[in-house]
Amino acid sequence: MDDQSLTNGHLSDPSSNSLSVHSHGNGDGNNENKLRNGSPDSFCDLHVRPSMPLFGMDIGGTLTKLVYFEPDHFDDFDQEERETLKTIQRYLIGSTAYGTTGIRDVHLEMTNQNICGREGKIHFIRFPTSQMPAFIDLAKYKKFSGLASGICATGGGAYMFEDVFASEVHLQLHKYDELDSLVKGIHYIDRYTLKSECYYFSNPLDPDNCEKMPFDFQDPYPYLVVNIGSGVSILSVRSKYQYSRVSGTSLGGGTFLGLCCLLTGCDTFEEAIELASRGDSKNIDKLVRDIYGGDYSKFGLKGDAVACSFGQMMSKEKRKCAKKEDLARATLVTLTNNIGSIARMCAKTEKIERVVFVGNFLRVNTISMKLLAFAMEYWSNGLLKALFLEHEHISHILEVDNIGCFIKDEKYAWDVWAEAGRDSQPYRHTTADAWARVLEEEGQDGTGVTVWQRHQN
Ligand SMILES: Nc1ncnc2c1ncn2[C@@H]1O[C@H](COP(=O)(O)OP(=O)(O)OP(=O)(O)O)[C@@H](O)[C@H]1O
Ligand SMILES: CC(C)(CO)[C@@H](O)C(=O)NCCC(=O)O
Repeated sequence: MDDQSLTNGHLSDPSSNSLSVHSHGNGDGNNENKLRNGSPDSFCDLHVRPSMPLFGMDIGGTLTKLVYFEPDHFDDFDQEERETLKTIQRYLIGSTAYGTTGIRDVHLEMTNQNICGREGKIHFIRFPTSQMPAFIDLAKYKKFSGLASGICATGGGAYMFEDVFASEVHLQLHKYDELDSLVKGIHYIDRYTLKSECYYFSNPLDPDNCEKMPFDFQDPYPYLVVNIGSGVSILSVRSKYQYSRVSGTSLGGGTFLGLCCLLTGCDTFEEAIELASRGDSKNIDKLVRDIYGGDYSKFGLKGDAVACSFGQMMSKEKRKCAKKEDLARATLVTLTNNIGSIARMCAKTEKIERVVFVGNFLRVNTISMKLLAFAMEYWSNGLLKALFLEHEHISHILEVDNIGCFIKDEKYAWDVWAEAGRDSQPYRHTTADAWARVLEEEGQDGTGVTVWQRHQN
C-alpha cells in the first residue's frame, strides 16, 4: 500500500544529532546509524544550571509522553530545588489524571530503578500533543525553569516546540533523535528485571489456546522494530549500537484513529477500540470466499482470508446497514494487516526472524497484537515471531537514561553518564583516549573520538 516507503529508508543524518562522543566514520551516509550515548551539542553551552535532571519528554505527532524519575530522597538537591521539586512531585504523583486529557499510567510505573546512582521510581504520563499550549502554561505556573535550564526531549515536537519552550517556559529542549531514543529505550528493558517486559502469544493460530507468554530478550539480535505511532517506522537492529531505518508507512495508528472517527463519529482512541471489540470486519471486507465461493487453493489463499478490505462497501445496500462497530473493526484490521504485511516483507529482506512491535497504537489493543502474532506466524509458516513489550511506548525511557549528562558535578557527570549509557559497567573515563578504548572494547571504531567539554560553571 505504500510502495515508496518500502524502498526509501528515511535515515537521519547521524551527524545531525550532535552527541558528546563522536566516533569519526559514523557519518558516512551508509544507511546505518551507530547508536551512541551522549548529550546534544547544547551540553557544551550549559551554564549556571544543569538540565532538568528528572524529566524527559517524547513529543510525538499524536501523543506527548513525559517521564518523571521520582528519587527516593532529595538529599543531593539544594533547598530551592527541593522545594520546586516537591511542588512538581505533589502535582504529578498526587493524581493520575491532569485536566481532561492528561493521564499517568500507574500500571507502567517502574520501581527500584537506579538511574545515575540514584534509586527511585519511573512514572509515565501522557497527553495529546494538541494540548501542548496547556502544558506550557502549566510548566510556567509550576516554575519548571526554577529547577533547570533545559530538559531532554525527543520526537518531532522537540524540534517544533523548541522556540516556544525557550521563550515561554525558559527551558531549553535538549534534542535527541526519536529512533535513537527508541532503540535505547528497548535496550533499557533488559535491566528491568522485576517483571518480564517482553512477551509473545503462544499458539497464535488457535484463538482458544492463544496465550500471552514471557519472552527472554537478553540476546535478541538481530531483530526488527515496528514502531506504530501516528505513522510507522521500521528499524533493523543488529547490535546494541547499530541499527537502520529500513522502511516506514504513513498508514499508522493516526490513520486508524482518523478514519475511525470519520466513519463512526467516535472521538477517542479508547472509544474506537471499544467499538472495534464489538464489531465484525467480515461485514465490511470482501473475503476470498466472497469472490471464489471457497478457497483459492492454487496460491494458498483460504476462503476466510480478506481479499479486499472494505470491499463490501461498494454496495449501496451494504453501506446502508453497516454498523459502526463493524466499521471500527474493519478499520483496525485493515491498518493492522497492512502494517503486518510490510513488516513481513522487511523481515524477509533483512533476513530477520524476531519482530518487535511497539508504539501506542498497541495500547489497550490486544486485537491488533493477536492479529499481528497471527499474521507473522501464518504468512511465514512459523518462521517469524511477533514480540511485544509491556511498555509499548518504550522510547521515553531514554531521556531518563541520559540524566547522567546533566547532573551538576562535572566529574561525577562523566562517571554516571558512562555508567548509565554503557551497560552497568562502572567506567571511569573522562578523556577522549579513554573513550576511544571503551568504544574499541565494544567492537566499534574508536579512532578519532572527540569528547565535548562542558563549560565550567
Ligand atoms: N489516548 C490516546 N489518544 C490518541 N491516540 C492514542 C491514544 N492511545 C493510543 N493511541 C494510539 O497511539 C497512536 C500514537 O502512538 P505514539 O504515541 O506511539 O505515536 P506518536 O509519538 O504520537 O507519533 P509519531 O511517532 O508518529 O510522531 C495514535 O495515533 C493512536 O493510534
Ligand atoms: C515521521 C515519523 C518518523 C514521526 O514519528 C513517523 O510518523 C513515521 O515514521 N511516519 C511514516 C513516514 C513514512 O516512512 O512514510
